[in-house]
Amino acid sequence: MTPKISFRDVVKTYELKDTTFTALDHVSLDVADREFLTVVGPSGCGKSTLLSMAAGLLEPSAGQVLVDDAPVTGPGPDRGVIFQQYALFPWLTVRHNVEFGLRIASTPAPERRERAERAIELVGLGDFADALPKTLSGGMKQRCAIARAYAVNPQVMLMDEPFGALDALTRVQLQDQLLTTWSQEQRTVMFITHDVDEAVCLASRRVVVMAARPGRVHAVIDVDLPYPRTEDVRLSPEFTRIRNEVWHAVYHQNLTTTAA
Ligand SMILES: Nc1ncnc2c1ncn2[C@@H]1O[C@H](COP(=O)(O)OP(=O)(O)OP(=O)(O)O)[C@@H](O)[C@H]1O
Repeated sequence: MTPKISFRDVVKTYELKDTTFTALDHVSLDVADREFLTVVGPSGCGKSTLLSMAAGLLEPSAGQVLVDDAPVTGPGPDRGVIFQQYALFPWLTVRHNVEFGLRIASTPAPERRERAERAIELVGLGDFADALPKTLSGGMKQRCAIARAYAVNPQVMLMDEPFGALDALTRVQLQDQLLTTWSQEQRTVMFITHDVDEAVCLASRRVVVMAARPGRVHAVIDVDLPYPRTEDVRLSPEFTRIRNEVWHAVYHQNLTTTAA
């Protein structure tokens, strides 16, 4: 089956003052249709660079990034992008922030309202649709940013540390909600995080562990955990086993490389 997203031998270099810096070094990776793929790795290993290429915000220096077998040439409504920063318009209400992407896509007003309403309900912000961002907590702002991406109904969600700035409890709540939505809508998700537990809990089949200097895929670790990913699953011996494997691959990269 054709992968939804395909990174083929991708290289990204930056020309610095007197040297060429390799941010990504021959990365090949396929994300299957409807997969929820998580990516972890140390700071600077190129996670955001990889995601930005799938989003069409950055071009590879060599190699190819394909979505549905077609080279990515720029951003598109088939791919929703969510960053750690909420990036909401402070002067617009939740509803108008969520409708914004649909306005740009010239979606007719009644459909726009209906889709925004649905996305807002989906992320649990129904009671705050007319609130301004400054009156919302960090978690609620991030829910709003997620609703805005959902409203456009992209087939692919590209999420770069979306819960990174949130407290542990809000983070777990948003993880649960994201998994529920994913199970209902079955989008393809590529999700970057620094948090090993988050990576394991959210991954449908695999966690990709990257290494730095140069940025590359270090290990791909299989995840075969049942749904729903309840507290029992998060506390199960199998979860702990996978978590330890990912942890080891992230934090003892030199040892695992030597051992391999
Ligand atoms: N415009 C640029 N010019 C030069 N180097 C860059 C540029 N953008 C990114 N880099 C370098 O490329 C490498 C990968 O950056 P990237 O942001 O993708 O890493 P990351 O894994 O997402 O890091 P973090 O987890 O800290 O967000 C880093 O070493 C970074 O300094």
